[in-house]
Parts: sequence; C-alpha cells; structure tokens
Amino acid sequence: MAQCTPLILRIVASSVSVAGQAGKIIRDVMKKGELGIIDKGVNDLQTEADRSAQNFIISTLTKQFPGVTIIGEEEPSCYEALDNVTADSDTSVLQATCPPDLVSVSEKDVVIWVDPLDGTSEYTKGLLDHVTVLIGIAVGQRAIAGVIHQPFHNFKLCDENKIGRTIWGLQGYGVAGFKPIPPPPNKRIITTTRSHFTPEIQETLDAMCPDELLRVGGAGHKVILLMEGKAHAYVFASPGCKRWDTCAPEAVLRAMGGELTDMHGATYDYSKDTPHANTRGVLATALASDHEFYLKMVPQKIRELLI
Ligand SMILES: Nc1ncnc2c1ncn2[C@@H]1O[C@H](COP(=O)(O)O)[C@@H](OP(=O)(O)O)[C@H]1O
Ligand SMILES: [Mg+2]
Ligand SMILES: [Mg+2]
Ligand SMILES: [Mg+2]
Repeated sequence: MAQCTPLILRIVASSVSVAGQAGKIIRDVMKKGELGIIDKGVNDLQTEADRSAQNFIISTLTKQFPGVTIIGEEEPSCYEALDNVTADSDTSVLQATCPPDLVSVSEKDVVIWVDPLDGTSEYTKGLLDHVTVLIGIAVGQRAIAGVIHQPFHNFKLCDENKIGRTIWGLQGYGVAGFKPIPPPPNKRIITTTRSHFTPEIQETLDAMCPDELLRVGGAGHKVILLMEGKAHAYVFASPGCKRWDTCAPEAVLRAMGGELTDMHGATYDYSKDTPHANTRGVLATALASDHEFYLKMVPQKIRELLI
C-alpha cells in the first residue's frame, strides 16, 4: 500500500477489510454451533465469536498501525497476537479523496474503538440481522470515521459472495457501501433496545409518543435502521452502552447527515483515557435537523438521572 496515502484512509481501508473477515469468523462460529457463552455481568453475554473476532481485528490492526491506541470491548485476556494474519486493505477506500483537515493525522492522534460483535444477546438467540462488527476511528476526542459490517445481511441467499455488507463513513467525505434513504416525513418512528429495556427508557418513550416503536438489538443495527429510513430516532435513556458501541455508528451517521449524542445533546469523548461507559445515554437521529426536537422531549427527571 502506498505510504503517501493519508494515514486515516489507510486505517479506514484496513478496517473495512478486517471487519469483513471478522464477519466470516462470526458466521463460522454460528455454523459450528459451539457458541461458548459466558455472562460477563448481568445480561452481558460474550461468545466465542466475540472473542475470536476481537482477537483477529486487534491483531491485524496492531500489526499495521503499531502507534495507534486500540480499545476493544472484550478483556485483554482474550487477545493473543496472531502471526498468520493477512493485512489486506479495501482499495476503494484508498482511492477516496481525503478531507484536507485529516491529511496530516499521525498514529499518536488516533484511537480505534472495536466492538467485535454488537448485538451478542441477539446473536445467541438466532436474531442474526441484529449483529454488526463495529470499528470506530477517533482523532483527538472526536469520532471521525467508522465501519459497520453486517455479517448476516442476505444470509438467506446462501451464496458466500453475496452475504454480508459493509458501510463506512468519514467526516468531510460522506458514506460508502450503501445509499441512505430518508425516513418518511410526518411520522415518528423510534428504535430502541430489545434486550436491555428499563422503566426509564419506557418513561422517555412515553414522553416522545412514537407512531411506531422498533425494539431491536445492537447499536450498529439501530443506526442502520436510521440510515435505511426505517426509523427517525434511536433512543436509549440508560447508562449501559459503551464507547465501542457508539464510536463507529456516530461517525457513519454524522457523515450521512444524522447526529448521535448523549441524552443532553453533548457528544461523547473518544480519546484514549476517557471512561468507557456512555453514562448519559444515547440519542441518535437520521436527520441532524430533527435532533433538537427529540432532545426537548426527554423528561427532566430522566436528564437528571443520566449524568
Ligand atoms: N445494561 C447493559 N449492560 C451491558 N451492556 C449493555 C447494557 N445496555 C446496553 N448494552 C450494550 O450496548 C449494545 C447495544 O445494546 P442494545 O442491543 O440493548 O441496544 C450491546 O452491545 P454488545 O452486544 O456489543 O455487548 C449491549 O450489550
Ligand atoms: Mg457485549
Ligand atoms: Mg456493542
Ligand atoms: Mg460487543
């Protein structure tokens, strides 16, 4: 790969390739049927697919970008250096025009947030469309690029070449791998958690009076619903999500013209020493111009709880 290609494009190109390969690891574990489920806490599952996919992603990216900080969801005990990893890059990303303000980013400025399998609870239940691989790229505090790979997209086609899709986005460039569709006007469709529902989420949704509620798994999958025009807002008035859940979705959504913030309207910090928990909840909208409208409907009591 030409070293004159800006670092940020080389990282996105490698992340696109690595996310696709991690998706195959996730499908292979499901095919084998030995999921190796562990509960890391309360309603917080990890499977062999989470472990193997993270190991592969971090091994590969560390080898290519040794000066970049990489933070993954699963514990470092799951990470073993792999000697035989291939260091491919997606050529279409390398051909993209780099936004001028990102041309001279260096490795020490970058943090990569890895969620090797988002939607683990749904994966264990066979709700395979809800699963994504998330690789988010931050420069300083800001999420500026992201890759969302959906390994079981078109799974029913049974043709290995047509299974899975990868969407990537870069601030100042836009999104690729997907043609965003605007949500229907004059409607209020909200997507929220399927497996981590709480009374506070219910109270927030009651205040927002949605025409339709889509309860699905995964932060990545919910942002895909926003991009597909199937929902207007993703509302998670709870502290359970982490930075690896939101870094890639936030960057991709913003590159498309949407927005993702906490429930107070502030952006999360993705620098390397930041806390991991998104304690102030998550609010995402397909159209950034709608964001304020949804923020205003968050009950004061819920705002005070999410600090
Ligand atoms: N209370 C909680 N405890 C642990 N993880 C939580 C959580 N609430 C949300 N999450 C994590 O946030 C992501 C999106 O959640 P949800 O599908 O409920 O909207 C999932 O990521 P993972 O599947 O990668 O762990 C989920 O585990
Ligand atoms: Mg998890
Ligand atoms: Mg996740
Ligand atoms: Mg995960």
